[in-house]
Amino acid sequence: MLKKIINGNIISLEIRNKIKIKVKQKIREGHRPPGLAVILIGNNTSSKIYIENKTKACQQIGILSKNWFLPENTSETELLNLIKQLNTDTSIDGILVQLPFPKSINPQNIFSSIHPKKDVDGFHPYNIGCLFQKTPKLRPCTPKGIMLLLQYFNIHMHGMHAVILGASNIVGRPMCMELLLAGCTTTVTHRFTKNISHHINQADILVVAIGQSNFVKGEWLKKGVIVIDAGINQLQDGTITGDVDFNSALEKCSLITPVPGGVGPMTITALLLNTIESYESNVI
Ligand SMILES: Nc1nc(=O)c2c([nH]1)NC[C@@H]1CN(c3ccc(C(=O)N[C@@H](CCC(=O)O)C(=O)O)cc3)C=[N+]21
Repeated sequence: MLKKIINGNIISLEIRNKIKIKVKQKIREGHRPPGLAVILIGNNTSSKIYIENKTKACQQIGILSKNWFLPENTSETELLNLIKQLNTDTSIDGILVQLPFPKSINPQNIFSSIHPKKDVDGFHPYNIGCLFQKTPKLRPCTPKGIMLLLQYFNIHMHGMHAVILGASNIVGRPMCMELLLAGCTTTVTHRFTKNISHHINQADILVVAIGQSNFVKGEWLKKGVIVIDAGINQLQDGTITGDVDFNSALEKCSLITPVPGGVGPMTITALLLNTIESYESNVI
């Protein structure tokens, strides 16, 4: 049973160790270290946890990470000015502005202002456009991390029916494109979808990113499905759960990602890979 459960921490570690060796080699050759700028606006507690995880991961592999903690009342202009400065900062290869933003700031304006070559989130319209045209450059981190997991298990995706729950900018829609380009037939469900369990039951690969604790029940699943849980919900007592009812899904699936320890660490690994990709293409 245990071999069904994907360990995102272990797979991440393998990939991060390879990046670490690469960075060491670059430093030995006399290059500067890669640099990642992370900006957080406001006081979101879970954002702080993610940023801590990112900072730790960067330290472990030799990426210099610089964090900016801006107050909740930061204006769009102030944020745009900081990004402008970081766009031309030659020690910075990647810029990540942590979501969610305060209401007064329009995320699209912010993501469009980041230089596409430093857009390690892969949210700039240029990078999204490249992904759509099958000439990907920097790719959104969670979908990229999930593709790394599927590749790790040598999943032959051609002709598989991939069902994606949730159509967000950061997970659902780019995930659909990744799976489509990998040869899957794709279905994306969203808040207006009718008879969602019917769609779920068609899935050979199911990716869930809706932000509702334990929403997907094992009884809805087709036997042998690969279940990828990109949800992360914090319950009242502090427990972290995914969007999939793990125990009932485990009975039906051939592979499943747990929460925590599944998609989360892979998202960070994809961010590190994107930062190295920028580092190698931008400067050195
Ligand atoms: N511009 C932007 N880019 C993002 O990629 C982005 C964002 N904003 N805002 C928030 C979401 C969420 N996200 C996660 C990253 C790591 C874990 C992670 O490390 N999870 C661990 C630990 C979970 C825990 O203990 O809380 C795990 O699942 O095992 C989770 C979630 C990135 N996001």
